[in-house]
Amino acid sequence: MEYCSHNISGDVIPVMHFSDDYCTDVKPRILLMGLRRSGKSSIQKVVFHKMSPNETLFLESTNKICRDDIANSSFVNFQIWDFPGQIDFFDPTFDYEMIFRGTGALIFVIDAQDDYVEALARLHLTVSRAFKVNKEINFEVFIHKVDGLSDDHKIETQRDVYQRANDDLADAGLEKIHLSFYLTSIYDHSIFEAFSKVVQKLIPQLPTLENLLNIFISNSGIEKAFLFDVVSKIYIATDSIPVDMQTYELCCDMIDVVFDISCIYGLREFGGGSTYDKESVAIIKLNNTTVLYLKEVTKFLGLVCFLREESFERKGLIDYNFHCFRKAIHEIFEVRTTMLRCHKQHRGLQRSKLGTPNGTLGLQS
Ligand SMILES: Nc1nc2c(ncn2[C@@H]2O[C@H](COP(=O)(O)OP(=O)(O)OP(=O)(O)O)[C@@H](O)[C@H]2O)c(=O)[nH]1
Repeated sequence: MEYCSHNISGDVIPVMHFSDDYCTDVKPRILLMGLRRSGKSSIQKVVFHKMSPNETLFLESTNKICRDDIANSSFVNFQIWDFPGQIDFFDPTFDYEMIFRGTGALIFVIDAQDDYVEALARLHLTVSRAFKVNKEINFEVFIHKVDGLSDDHKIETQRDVYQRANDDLADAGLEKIHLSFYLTSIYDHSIFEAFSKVVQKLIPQLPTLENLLNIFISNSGIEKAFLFDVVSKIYIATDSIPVDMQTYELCCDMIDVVFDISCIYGLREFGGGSTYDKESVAIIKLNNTTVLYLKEVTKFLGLVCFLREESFERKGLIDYNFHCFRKAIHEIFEVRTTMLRCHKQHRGLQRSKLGTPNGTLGLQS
């Protein structure tokens, strides 16, 4: 099914409906919304375009909807729409129904360093309108810029925002709407962690991936494993042991180190080849008897494992288990590809169906 929407400058934007299972171009849409200067563009630039947080100080205000296709991995395959803060998207000429209908997650960014009363009113309005159009949207609230707050202040702000936002919904009889809250900042890993959680909710294969990771770590003596989208450092799945922020940060740092070194020394002469391929592997031994082990899984996915030095002595076993894990991940991709192929064939078959005398089907070549 194909839709078209118009952006503020009037250009026609073709939009694919993400619930159309058999469409190869399907991308769940993530909307980034919030008041002006709340930090929407900065989040997008830092997470998906490797902009350093300090550079965001020079970002100009967004004055039209920016659509960014994030297609750097088959799993992380979606669009982000960055909405300029000053837009009144409830303007009757603005087709918000079209936008919300194809949306997987709506991220509402609240500047925690500012007075957030107006932001809460806007959140309520946005969420209630969006819910009317599409009951399937995941509503995610980023309580953002918390780097400027003390630990106590952070907790207090989160409690207050949670309370007021849910009270507003209850007063409007909309208790059914579930809001998820995250404390975020572009100056640390919290924004990557929050984005990981948002993206994971949009991955239908997540339970299968988690299962595979659980089997892999328990048979290999590994403490924790993350399946990363290496370009954005979003982890698309992890095992069921709770995530410790420090471990996650170490794994992110490892990806940075590996990519920086690969970019400097990994390219062939004249810049040929890729910095990340089947051969990509890295081992970092820390001085506290832990080991970080990174291996390529697919073109854009990498597995980063966190384990004790003594478990790493059985590297042969780990590598064998990894080989099976990698194969299973590739099969998950293949299932979808096969599904798409079968669907296409089925349609072709219906068109070219020739009944043979014994009742079997003949295919036109
Ligand atoms: N301290 C701090 N500042 C941030 C953070 N994120 C963004 N900022 C700053 O907030 C300011 C506004 O950021 P933008 O990303 O332009 O905000 P926006 O929501 O896209 O703004 P509009 O385009 O006007 O809607 C910039 O100066 C950023 O450097 C954060 O996590 N912490």
